[in-house]
Amino acid sequence: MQAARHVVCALSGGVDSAVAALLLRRRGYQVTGVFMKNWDALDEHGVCAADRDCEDAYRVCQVLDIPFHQVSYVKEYWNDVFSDFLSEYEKGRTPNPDIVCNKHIKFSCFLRHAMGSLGADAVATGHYARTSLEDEEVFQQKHVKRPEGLFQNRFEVRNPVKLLQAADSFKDQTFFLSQVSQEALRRTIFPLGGLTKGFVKKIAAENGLQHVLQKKESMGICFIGKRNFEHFILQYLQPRPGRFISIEDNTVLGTHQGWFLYTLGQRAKISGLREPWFVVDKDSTKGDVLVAPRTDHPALYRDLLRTNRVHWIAEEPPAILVRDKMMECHFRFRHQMALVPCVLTLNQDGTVWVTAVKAVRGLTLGQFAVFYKGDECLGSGKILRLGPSAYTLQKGRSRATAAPKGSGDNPGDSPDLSPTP
Ligand SMILES: Nc1ncnc2c1ncn2[C@@H]1O[C@H](COP(=O)(O)OP(=O)(O)OP(=O)(O)O)[C@@H](O)[C@H]1O
Repeated sequence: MQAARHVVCALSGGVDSAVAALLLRRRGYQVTGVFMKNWDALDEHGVCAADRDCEDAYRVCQVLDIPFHQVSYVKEYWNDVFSDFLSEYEKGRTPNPDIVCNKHIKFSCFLRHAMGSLGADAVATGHYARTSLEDEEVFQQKHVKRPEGLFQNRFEVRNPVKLLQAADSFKDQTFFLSQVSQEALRRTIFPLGGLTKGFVKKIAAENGLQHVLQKKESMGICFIGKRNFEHFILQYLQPRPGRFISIEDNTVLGTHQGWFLYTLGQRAKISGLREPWFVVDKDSTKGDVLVAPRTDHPALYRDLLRTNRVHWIAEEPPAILVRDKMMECHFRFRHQMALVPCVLTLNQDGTVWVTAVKAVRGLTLGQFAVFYKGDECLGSGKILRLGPSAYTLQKGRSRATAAPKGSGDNPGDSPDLSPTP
């Protein structure tokens, strides 16, 4: 008789991974729970949130009667996730540490530990996502030899595993998994991929997992928690005072502590002003933040962006994109936002231009544009350039019709929002 398959499940101390481990047990697998400690500072109440979560993960293992392990990736998280987070903010971008954490910590450090030290046949997480592999196909991957040599032969990844959206489209977390490697996905089971959150909670309630049910859903960036973002980030980055400037007439409306505190699209909170103003751009040389007076101001809308080299889940761009250099698909740049129809144009260097069929609000440098074709998450690229806003285009058009040929810019013109290198 074949020995039970060994699955190592990442347990966060939350309800989703607890139920994932329970379902794996029900499938007859030998399950081990592992808690990762990635951040060990105290939270806003002076409590180490990671210790509390670890305790909850341990209790899940007790209820399920499975072994429990704890690993620390505090150093790796700092080097690979948090340092990148800070340096992106310093560049005026808005990073997504959850995507970077999945790539470098959960689906790299943890995966290696589980497969190597713990002898797993597969790993599992409580993410709401699916892949195109059945469990048995995942177990067989353990015995597939990796291609040798420095460069992997492009034809060696035959029949790549697909990353598919979860059945519960509201909970779908493929956005956060869009930078995960093919090799990791081939070894991963997502037991919750076909379930709704409501059903997962019901399973937890019926199986003695009340202690994780009562916990609040994890929201936002884990190491910041409910703390004020400005206070948090100013512990790590030097203040860089600058001005808030109206994009409409260049008037100075106030001052701020650092342009890295602001993300395109967010409300600016300018002291002394009652009306809401929204961040539409940042001037990297002067440190100024440009703002517009309405939440639907055309300066907030763009239909063009360029990414860095795209990480394709299949390791290769889709064949149709390679052939035609263009492809229709959908994208989103924030978790849970509606998918936006777009056209991708593939560049020689593996980067893409993304043209949305309609201008979208709040496109931001540093965020990931995540691509979808039907149910399939194709991969993602970090947004490194933005096209001109609808406002800049409107102004350009009216100038072209009004001004005599050859007239230059005047001081009242809006700042240049055209793509920057
Ligand atoms: N500290 C951790 N240790 C081990 N696994 C973790 C940890 N944090 C997250 N995970 C894994 O990643 C999955 C997704 O994490 P996320 O932070 O998005 O939590 P979630 O969707 O609220 O899930 P959960 O309810 O399990 O906390 C979790 O279900 C779990 O498998």
